[in-house]
Amino acid sequence: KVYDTFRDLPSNNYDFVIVGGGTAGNVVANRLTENPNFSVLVLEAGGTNVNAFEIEVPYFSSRGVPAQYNWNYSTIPQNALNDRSIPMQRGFVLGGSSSVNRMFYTRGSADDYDRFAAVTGDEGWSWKSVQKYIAMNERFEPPADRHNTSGQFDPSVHSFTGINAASLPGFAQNTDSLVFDAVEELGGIFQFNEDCNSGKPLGISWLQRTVTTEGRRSSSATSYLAPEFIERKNLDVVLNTRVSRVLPSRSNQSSSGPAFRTVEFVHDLDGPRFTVEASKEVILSGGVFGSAHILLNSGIGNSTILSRLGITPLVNLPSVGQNLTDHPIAEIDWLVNSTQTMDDINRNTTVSDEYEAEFNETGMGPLVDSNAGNQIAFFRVNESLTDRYGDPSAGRDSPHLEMIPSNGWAPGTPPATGNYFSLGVVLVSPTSRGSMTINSTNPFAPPLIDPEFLSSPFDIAAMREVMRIAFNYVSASTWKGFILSPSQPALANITAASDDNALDEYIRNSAFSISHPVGTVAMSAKGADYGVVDPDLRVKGVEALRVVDASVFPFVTSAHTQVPTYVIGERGAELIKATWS
Ligand SMILES: Cc1cc2nc3c(=O)[nH]c(=O)nc-3n(C[C@H](O)[C@H](O)[C@H](O)COP(=O)(O)OP(=O)(O)OC[C@H]3O[C@@H](n4cnc5c(N)ncnc54)[C@H](O)[C@@H]3O)c2cc1C
Repeated sequence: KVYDTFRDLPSNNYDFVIVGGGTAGNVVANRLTENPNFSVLVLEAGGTNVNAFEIEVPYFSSRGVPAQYNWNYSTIPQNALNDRSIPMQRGFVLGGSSSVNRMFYTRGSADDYDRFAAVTGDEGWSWKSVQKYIAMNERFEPPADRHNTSGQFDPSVHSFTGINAASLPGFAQNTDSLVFDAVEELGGIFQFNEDCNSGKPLGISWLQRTVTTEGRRSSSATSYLAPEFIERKNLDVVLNTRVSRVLPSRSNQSSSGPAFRTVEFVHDLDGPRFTVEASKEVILSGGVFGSAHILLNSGIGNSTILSRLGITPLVNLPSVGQNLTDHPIAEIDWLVNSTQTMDDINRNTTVSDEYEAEFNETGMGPLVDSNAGNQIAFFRVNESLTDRYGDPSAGRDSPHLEMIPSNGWAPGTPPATGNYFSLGVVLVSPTSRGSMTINSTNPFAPPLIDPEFLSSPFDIAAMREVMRIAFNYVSASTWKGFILSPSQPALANITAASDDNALDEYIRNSAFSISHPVGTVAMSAKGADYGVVDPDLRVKGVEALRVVDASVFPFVTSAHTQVPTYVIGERGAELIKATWS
């Protein structure tokens, strides 16, 4: 059951305590409680204080980012992107980021997982091995508008029996045919790919999203904690519960290091601290910032830095908080000769109210998808770039770059007038690495997060290249008469032929986080002198403590990160079950 306060819990005895009822945490909670002999408590910092409409509608709704999602931790970027403030968003609500994300369903490349296996020395993370977890997660459903999807995806690479719904676009955009016509006209790197989730994502595909056939968001809260699961007698979830630290237990010391079975938490940041002890294990699923933060508060991290701060170091793991990796995105918008764009949803309440009514009544209409884009494209950089800087991708079939077409201004609120077409351009194989740390003994003080975007020569060169790809793409004659002119003065003089300085200026002034941060509690091989968790997701040098969420990625996948996080959740749960069965 879900409880609002810890005081209402029927028991204080649990085998497993999971910190964070987010994307991965809820997977672990679900899978562990399949065994009726295991009891599980989930401590979630957020609530469910979003009304049904807002949790189900697109992130880019007329309401912008709903305030009650309570984005946590604004960052303090240092020197990145011309000092522009870059909020690192994440869900702070049951379901975590899966409750607020843009619902893109992308697995990444086969090479991404094979690299996970290679760096951890664990074949269980390879593409071949994770197919099982992808299938356990995914339930592919017909799109909300029930259109004929033949040729729009490859059924042979999908599962129709998993827990989390995925589907093709449920509302046709009038740019759909133009997007593919331009691909056909241009050829070369612009190739149709029937399914970007086959392990080979290069080319342009129909976008899949974590949305049900009724046009509703499928988050880890709506799927893995669906009524038939949350009613299990051995599963309790308590909301509004912020975990501050894990504490070493006095008992159960073993040769593998101190055991951290006790979890300290509060209901009220200024109120008393409580503790609960897991009889078997504690699982941190607080996300890329939450989990690393709790480890540092607990004295697990760089001992020198923690001592300097006044925190007693208990386990020296200097990699905690390092290796932060994220995808930078820049948006390019053009004015178009059309009134059939999605811009009015974001600026005209009469229109958005109409769509909302349609959505509530029929589960159809423009609000079934998370944004105005129905396609997704992945590219490699030109070989001259990899010759010069080395190849940071996971392999020859892995992209460095992504382009997201949109029938409307993206992201957020468009100018008061005009209709737009947008291309989001993304670097998905970055070489820059950021970090997060703490500078306070107060466990609730925000951490310091430095994404270090575009801090390597490869990254800025690759962003220039994807900008040029975007300008080449809209130069196809298909777009003549539709695309009129760039929307902003900053883009007025930019073309594919622009020099590096002009492109750099635009990129550095406009790029921001696409919200795919990973890697602060990275996996590494057993015995490696870097990394935070072993390939079985146990914190190195510690007993009874694992981390299961996006923080354990050793590299960011060359795709949006929720599906890989679900894979981490499914395999993490299986590893825990195997230990205790
Ligand atoms: C705005 C946005 C858009 C995105 N769009 C996409 C997309 O379209 N497609 C895609 O694939 N990926 C997308 N992502 C990324 C993807 O959603 C995340 O990578 C993934 O959901 C992360 O899962 P997680 O389990 O690591 O963390 P989360 O799902 O964020 O879960 C962490 C949970 O822990 C809780 N928590 C944190 N600290 C504590 C604490 N101290 N005590 C108790 N609980 C705590 C949080 O409240 C949260 O519920 C997006 C992310 C965001 C934020």
